[in-house]
Amino acid sequence: MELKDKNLKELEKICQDIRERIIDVVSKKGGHFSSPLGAVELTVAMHKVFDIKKDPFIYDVSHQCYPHKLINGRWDDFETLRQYNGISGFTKPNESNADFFVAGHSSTSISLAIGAAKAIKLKGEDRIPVVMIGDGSMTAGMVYEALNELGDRKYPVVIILNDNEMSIAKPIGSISKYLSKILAGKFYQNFKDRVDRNIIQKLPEGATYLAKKIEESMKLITPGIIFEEMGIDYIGPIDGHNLEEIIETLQIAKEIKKPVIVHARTIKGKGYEFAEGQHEIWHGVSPFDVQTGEFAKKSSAKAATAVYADALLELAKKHENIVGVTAAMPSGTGIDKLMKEFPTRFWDVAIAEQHAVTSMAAMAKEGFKPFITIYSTFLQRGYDQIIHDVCIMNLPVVFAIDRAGIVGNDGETHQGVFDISFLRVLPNMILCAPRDDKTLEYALEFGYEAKSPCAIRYPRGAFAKLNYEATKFELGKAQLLKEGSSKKLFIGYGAGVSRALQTESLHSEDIAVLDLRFVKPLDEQLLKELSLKYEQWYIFSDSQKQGGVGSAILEFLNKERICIKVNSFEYEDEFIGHGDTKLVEESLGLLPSQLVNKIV
Ligand SMILES: Cc1ncc(C[n+]2csc(CCOP(=O)(O)OP(=O)(O)O)c2C)c(N)n1
Ligand SMILES: CC(=O)[C@@H](O)[C@H](O)COP(=O)(O)O
Ligand SMILES: [Mg+2]
Repeated sequence: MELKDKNLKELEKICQDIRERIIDVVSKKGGHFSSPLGAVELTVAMHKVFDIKKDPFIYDVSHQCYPHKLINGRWDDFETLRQYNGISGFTKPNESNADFFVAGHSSTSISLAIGAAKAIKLKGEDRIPVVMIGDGSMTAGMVYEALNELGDRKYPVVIILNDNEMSIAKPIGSISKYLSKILAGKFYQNFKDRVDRNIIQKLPEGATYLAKKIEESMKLITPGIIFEEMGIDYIGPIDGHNLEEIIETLQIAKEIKKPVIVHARTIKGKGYEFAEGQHEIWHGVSPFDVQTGEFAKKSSAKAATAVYADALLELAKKHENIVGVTAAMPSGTGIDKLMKEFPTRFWDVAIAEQHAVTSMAAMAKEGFKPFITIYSTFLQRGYDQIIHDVCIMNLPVVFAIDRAGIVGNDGETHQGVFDISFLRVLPNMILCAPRDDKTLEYALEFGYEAKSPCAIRYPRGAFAKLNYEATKFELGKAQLLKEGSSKKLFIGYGAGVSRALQTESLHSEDIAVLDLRFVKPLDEQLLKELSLKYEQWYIFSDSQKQGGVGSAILEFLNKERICIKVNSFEYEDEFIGHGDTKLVEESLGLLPSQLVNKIV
């Protein structure tokens, strides 16, 4: 869709069409909802002012990129949003040249823009990176690392700060309070009545045309704003739903040829009444009825997250030294429940996984028992902190790793597949996983008592219901669920246990099933005994094959010089795409009905 030659009226109509399309498709397919709705005018204005054919358009997290996709060739394909084999919910260069980078984790955009700006300068090209970043994403450290360089080196980069005063939940921290103060201030309300003539002195020489335009439209560049102190021009706040105002401001920002932040106030969910404002539930949605705003009935099975939160709550009532954090995912991790019950012991620290890990390490040093609850994919951000601040100190923190395994429609940026591989190599780390609700409770009890860092992983959604008696966790002890008359042994880890059991039930032979429970330390004694009876082992775990559960077993067998044939049904050496979890697993040949044919 070419927007350059469209007039304001036409652009406003395009905004309306985009909104309708988002509401229509997301209400049927689910997806991110209130963020893209709030970014429609900003995105259309970006396309009017900048040149998508040459300028890098960089969306932070990129969950707000649906208007961009609709403008750039995916109007029809939008029906397939986040579906298996359909278009991604995030920007993806192999889907379109208009998508500069893959994104899904927050706060990478300004670094990307600086890298692009350096490349543009070295190549001597006339292009300018433009960023859209939300207020919630302004809390992460990466942003300040990037601004630190940008303010000093002054690459021409335009940063649109899309401020809806919301992260997924209410935003946390002083930066967020500061931004809200600017938005709420007199300055914003009186925007149309004030002119700051300082701006004219700030403009590059000969920019008289620009100065005139600025005076006309009464845009302001304000001194005293934190970004200005850092060496980055600041324009705003502007109304992020007023197309005319945004276009004029972006034009100015583009001409300045310096780093500039355009602070736009937006309403999350704009254009769909039920979602407008600060409503967490409309951030990411399952299908819903457009007329009533009611969501389709969800499965009644209790999600592992909820089992975790309830169990941790009970544990926290018993033990006053339990504390915990979430990094901007209070409802996603269930920590909101604990924050409510124990507001002085559980914290949302905003998008700040690195800080979450290190600050809790210090609490452990002080004798507290931190439960650091982070999705597997976002824990990747805190890796150095896990090594440097937790494992070297051998501090007894618990990493409660939610969304382990395939997460479904978010796809490759969010799959929780690497945690075992990246944690297993760390000295002092204990790794265990429950197979169902009851064992999750026991795993938490174990984690509480553990004297070293302990990672407990559990999946998105609900565990399968299993009819095997749950026993308490003991360090490095596996549980043999059933003996078998064949020479085969199935070894399950976490949610892999139910997959092993289902596969066994479909197989003609009577096969032994082991719930490994600990991938570190392994139950070496039991594994040795089992090697005498069973000579073909099969590994079931929702994790990367390289460095995963099968690797741990093979390392052990090799160390003991035990000769066993091992097949691992973990994930191969490739990134796993998006779609309904079952369809994705089917595409990987990992459904029990498929696995049974691989057991020969
Ligand atoms: C490193 C990282 N941690 C957590 C998340 C989860 N997450 C996705 S969007 C989001 C909120 C972002 O807020 P903001 O940037 O203001 O965008 P909005 O949704 O308000 O448009 C969070 C916490 C993430 N994507 N990346
Ligand atoms: C964009 C992002 O990172 C989050 O919105 C994420 O999609 C949430 O995932 P869950 O739906 O599993 O909580
Ligand atoms: Mg926001």
